Amino acid sequence: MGKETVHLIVNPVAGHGKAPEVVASHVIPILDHFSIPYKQHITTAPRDAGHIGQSISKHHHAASSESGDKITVIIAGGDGTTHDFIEGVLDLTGKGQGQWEIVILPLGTANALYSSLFPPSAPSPTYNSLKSLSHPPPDDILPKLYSLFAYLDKSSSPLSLPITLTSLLPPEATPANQETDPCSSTIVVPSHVVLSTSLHASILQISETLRSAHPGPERFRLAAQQSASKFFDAKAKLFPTMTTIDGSGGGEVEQWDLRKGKFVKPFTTTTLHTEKDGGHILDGPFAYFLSTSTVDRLEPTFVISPPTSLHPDTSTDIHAQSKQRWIYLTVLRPLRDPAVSSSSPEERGEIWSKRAFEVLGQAYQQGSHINLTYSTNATATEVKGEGEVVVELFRCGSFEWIPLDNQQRQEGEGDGSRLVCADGALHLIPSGGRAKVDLRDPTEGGWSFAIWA
Ligand SMILES: Nc1ncnc2c1ncn2[C@@H]1O[C@H](COP(=O)(O)OP(=O)(O)OP(=O)(O)O)[C@@H](O)[C@H]1O
Repeated sequence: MGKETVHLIVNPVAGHGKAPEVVASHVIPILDHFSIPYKQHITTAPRDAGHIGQSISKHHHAASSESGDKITVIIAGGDGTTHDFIEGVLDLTGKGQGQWEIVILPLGTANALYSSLFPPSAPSPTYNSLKSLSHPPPDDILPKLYSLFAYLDKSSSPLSLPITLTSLLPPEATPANQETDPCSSTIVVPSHVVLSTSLHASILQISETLRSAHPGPERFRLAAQQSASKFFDAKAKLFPTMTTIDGSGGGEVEQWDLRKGKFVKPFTTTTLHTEKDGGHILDGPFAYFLSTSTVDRLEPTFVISPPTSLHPDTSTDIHAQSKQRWIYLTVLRPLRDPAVSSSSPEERGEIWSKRAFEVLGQAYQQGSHINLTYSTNATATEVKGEGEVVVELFRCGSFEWIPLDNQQRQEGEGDGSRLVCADGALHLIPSGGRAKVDLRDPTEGGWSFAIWA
């Protein structure tokens, strides 16, 4: 039997535009060395990675009698290119099939998924396939090829990649709105890295409006300065996990207890007594609200969700894992800050803005923001002090985000709590509606995604 053909999907505009050169000079010679047949596809427009994926799938299944065969794609670009690919090949009807194994070449800007799998501080992995090369890649390129060498070695299985599906739901039909809104339909948005609202989504939105004046990364800093004082009026409902990887039942909503160093029953939420679904409710306003199931960081050193890991068997305290799949939520609610709640409404935004920069800045210190508590004198924060936790870190099976500010906004104000960001792409929740966020485990559908790492 011949070797499988791998497909290279190359985004020429990702990051600094280096992907085509790195692939030609370093990746293709390695594939040639191991006599691995390949086809190269260059993206020509946004979302093209998805169209390329659809075409690969069509040809593969037409040529193969075993339509369930896995297909390996090497994606050279950033998280956005992988997002485009997944969105394109995902078939939510349940009829489609596709077992995709992905090799990532991190040639984008942030490369959140890759840097979570291969953190810059971790010791360099060793690979037999690397040792067999007569000309090893140069030192600046080698750290970008670990996923490729993991694929070539095949010494373990690729890691399955859960996909988050966010339904943007219109308002529930009531006798009053039934006639006015008969055509509203639900949009479902997949994401594999991050689904966020509030500050994170707002920064991405505002930074786009600054792109022409500030083409460099400083537009993110400027956007953060404009957004950090904002409060986002919404309510969140967190639900337990329903399924486990081994099918052995569901779990509870849990919250990180920094003093115990483990997840425990939620202690800053209000339990929903009226519903039998075990849900927990979080009242706003919110400043930061970010969910992920796959990454602990959004950039190589910005570790926003330290307990999140794709590896099934990490057994240090913080990673203590059951076989459940979780959505991890990192939440900041400004009115929990005594310095904010004791100030006048006019002063609150400015006071909170400083706190937001202080807390999120700690994420760059190996994710130590999750150890902060409010001090009793209310002006400063402490590390693992006696006061309330600053960052609320939850894990759950699914959640709903219900925007409560539906007013029309002025230009430049952003879209408030109706804005959601899925792997960098922005979407708007219909006015009066909500976002329902679920995790689809790869084993559930006719399709699956796995990452070589
Ligand atoms: N040929 C193309 N021309 C213009 N845009 C493209 C092209 N091919 C892909 N794109 C778009 O480029 C965008 C940026 O790609 P990507 O997100 O992978 O890189 P990045 O933003 O530099 O990295 P990261 O997402 O890791 O920060 C994607 O949204 C994708 O849709």
